[in-house]
Amino acid sequence: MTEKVAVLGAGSWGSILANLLAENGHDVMLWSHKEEQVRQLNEEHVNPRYIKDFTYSTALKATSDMKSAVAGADVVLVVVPTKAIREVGGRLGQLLNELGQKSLIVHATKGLEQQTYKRPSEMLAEEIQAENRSGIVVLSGPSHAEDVARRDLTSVTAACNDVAGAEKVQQLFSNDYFRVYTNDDVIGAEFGAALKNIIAIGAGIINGLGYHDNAKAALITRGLTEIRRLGVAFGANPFTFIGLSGVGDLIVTATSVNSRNWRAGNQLGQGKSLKEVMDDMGMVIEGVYTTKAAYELSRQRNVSMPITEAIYQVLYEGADVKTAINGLMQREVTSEVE
Ligand SMILES: NC(=O)C1=CN([C@@H]2O[C@H](COP(=O)(O)OP(=O)(O)OC[C@H]3O[C@@H](n4cnc5c(N)ncnc54)[C@H](O)[C@@H]3O)[C@@H](O)[C@H]2O)C=CC1
Ligand SMILES: O=C(CO)COP(=O)(O)O
Repeated sequence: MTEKVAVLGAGSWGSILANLLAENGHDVMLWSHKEEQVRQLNEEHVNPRYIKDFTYSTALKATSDMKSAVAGADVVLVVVPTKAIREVGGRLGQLLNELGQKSLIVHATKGLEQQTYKRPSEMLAEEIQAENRSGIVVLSGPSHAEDVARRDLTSVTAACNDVAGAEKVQQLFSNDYFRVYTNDDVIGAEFGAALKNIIAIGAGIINGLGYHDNAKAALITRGLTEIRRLGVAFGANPFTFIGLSGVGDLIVTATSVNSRNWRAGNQLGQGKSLKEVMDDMGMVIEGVYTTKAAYELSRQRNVSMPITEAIYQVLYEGADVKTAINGLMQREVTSEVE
């Protein structure tokens, strides 16, 4: 069945998900706050700042008018960086209210809000009144936009408290190269998504310093332990962390040159400053912000996250990366299972 879908956010991921939905036969309107990007998408079917050498479907339409994108949409997919969720979600909430409309809200954002430590679905629930949303679904998993653009085989999770919402998203997105599973653990899906970016920065650092496979495997495995600990402290199902939105996303992000978080870490490991790395990337590096939120949260909740703490010290306290790694390796030895 053809659905009317609004996609808010036209960066790497929003534009490629919008393209996938258009190719799946849905009536898709992609909203961007940048006029030039809208022009390029509508007239030349390109989005060169984000996904190079890719031609978007001619069925995909873009607009800079959020109201016209959202009006009549059965589904609204929000794909902006975490720091823009309040602003975009707030405008969306107002518009849905003005339009007297109820839509299924989906988001694909991976992070935690600074200071409040809220997950994206919590922010959206606060910004959009209950009568204007039929559910909030998290779309997450190992899915670099670059791979989806070239139709590489991809599997992700649609997580929603209400299985009907997750199943609707499963139907909407699934095709022969993009397979969606459902899950009812929204907390686990969002913690997995946000926290893997911290470990991906760590994996990049290790690569940049010249360490090899053993070091990467150790970091990923012990990183997953930290992710699970914090998620479970907030009520997540521990099994979610061995699924696509947990270890799946951790593997892809912590091992791929497509990952902005991994690339940022790699450049830090090679000796660049955080400022240089962030200025050069031109796209969001969510893990930089999530490291701060997760570090503060782990202290507040008394959850042991030594890798996150070491990365926090490197990013925010100017610690030397090699000293931070030595500190991690020389901590008092402990049991693996706790
Ligand atoms: N790129 C990828 O492969 C994937 C990204 N994600 C997640 O999706 C989210 C978005 O990431 P990307 O698309 O990669 O980021 P990006 O940096 O490529 O693009 C972000 C987009 O959001 C727009 N934006 C920023 N602030 C805005 C605001 N206040 N109002 C309106 N638009 C605003 C930017 O103009 C840009 O178009 C992140 O949380 C990321 O972790 C999730 C899965 C895959
Ligand atoms: O979440 C992602 C892939 O699943 C994208 O990761 P990066 O933001 O590090 O590119």
